[in-house]
Amino acid sequence: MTRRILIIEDTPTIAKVQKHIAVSSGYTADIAGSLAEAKALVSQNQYFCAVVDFILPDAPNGEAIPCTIKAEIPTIVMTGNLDIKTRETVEKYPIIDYITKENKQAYQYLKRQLQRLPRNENVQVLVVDDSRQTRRYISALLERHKYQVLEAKDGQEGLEVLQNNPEISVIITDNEMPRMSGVELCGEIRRLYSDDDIAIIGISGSNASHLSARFLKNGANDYLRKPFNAEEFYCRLSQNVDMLDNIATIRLQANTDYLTKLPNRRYFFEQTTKVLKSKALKQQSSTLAMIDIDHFKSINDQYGHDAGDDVLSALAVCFKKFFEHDLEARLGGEEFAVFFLQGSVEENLKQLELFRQYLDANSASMTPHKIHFTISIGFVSMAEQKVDALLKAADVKLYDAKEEGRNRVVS
Ligand SMILES: Nc1nc2c(ncn2[C@@H]2O[C@H](COP(=O)(O)OP(=O)(O)OP(=O)(O)O)[C@@H](O)[C@H]2O)c(=O)[nH]1
Repeated sequence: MTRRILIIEDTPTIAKVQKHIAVSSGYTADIAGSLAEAKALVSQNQYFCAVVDFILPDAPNGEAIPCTIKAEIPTIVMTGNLDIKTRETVEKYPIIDYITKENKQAYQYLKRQLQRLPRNENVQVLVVDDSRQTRRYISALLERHKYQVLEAKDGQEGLEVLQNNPEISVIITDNEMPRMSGVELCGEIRRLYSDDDIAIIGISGSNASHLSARFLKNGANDYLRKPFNAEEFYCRLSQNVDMLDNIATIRLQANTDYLTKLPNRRYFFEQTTKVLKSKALKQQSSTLAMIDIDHFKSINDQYGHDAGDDVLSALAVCFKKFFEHDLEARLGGEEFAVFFLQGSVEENLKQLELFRQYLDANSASMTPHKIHFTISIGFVSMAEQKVDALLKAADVKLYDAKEEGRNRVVS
């Protein structure tokens, strides 16, 4: 879905830069050079957000801001003025942010804000406070930035909401609450969840100077004293969500094969080891297949290494389709594995046979060089607690499949 942004700016060069920033961040952009043009566009279109210049020929004192605010369009104000009067006028409105056009940094900041808004739609934030009024205030601030918001009235309820909503990634918690305080809640969350997955921001109206340290020592990532300034709140929140994002990106890169984007060997071993542990407790057997492209060396030799890469990527796409509920990985080179998470042994074998047949019949249409390729598969199902042992056993079957003529499943 492309998101539409309204840029209200009378200086064409600035409007052009803003449009470039918006388009490179995935938006489609409309430009209005005046308040009158903006009103016409707002009446005709739905906008995801707007960037509004404070001074326009027909709106010299920020009069364009209520135009987008009234239409419930999340609004970022850009202004060349740094004076207090401008700031006070801007702060009267529930805007997303205001940015002063001081230097190049301002446009980089705008870009970050435009990239954050669509991302925020997928970020769940839990607000824990016993005051309904404060909860509503914080939730309204969050909703303005398009976060998904959940609420709880004390630490105990906060934990329950967290357990029922595992996607929550940020918790904003008051300290002084009945049943369980914010500091106690922090400690409990950190016992259960790593700070790579959940960020906690503590808030309190207390004057006790040691409270920020107590929050931080109990696992909070940040602390705010009430009453807080909305601008500071947003800055701290964004920094914490950005940090979680960066950690998730690094984690994904560490677990993903760069060429095929399939999970890599490291991730496969980590995940299967976890599953094998729980299977051992239930005395269940495990089912695994090793898959290898036939005569891959001659594909490289005949068409070149890049064409070989195309084959690997095309095969990976099929893996994702055929084994979306299982654990698949590129172990290295032209070797892949599937650890089955569901289905009976017969169903797993049938699925592999369908996969093999599908590739034999369709592989020639999958790459630019129209290379026909096939795969051999070694399959095992056994009570085994170590993934290496399962892979070794499947590799023996794979060797048999190659010996028996390739393009087959051997179990
Ligand atoms: N294009 C490309 N080739 C790779 C990559 N990784 C490994 N290879 C090549 O994969 C080939 C594997 O060849 P072999 O192990 O001899 O196996 P094969 O030719 O597939 O023969 P069989 O497995 O016996 O059917 C080697 O030529 C490697 O250079 C890669 O990331 N990209």
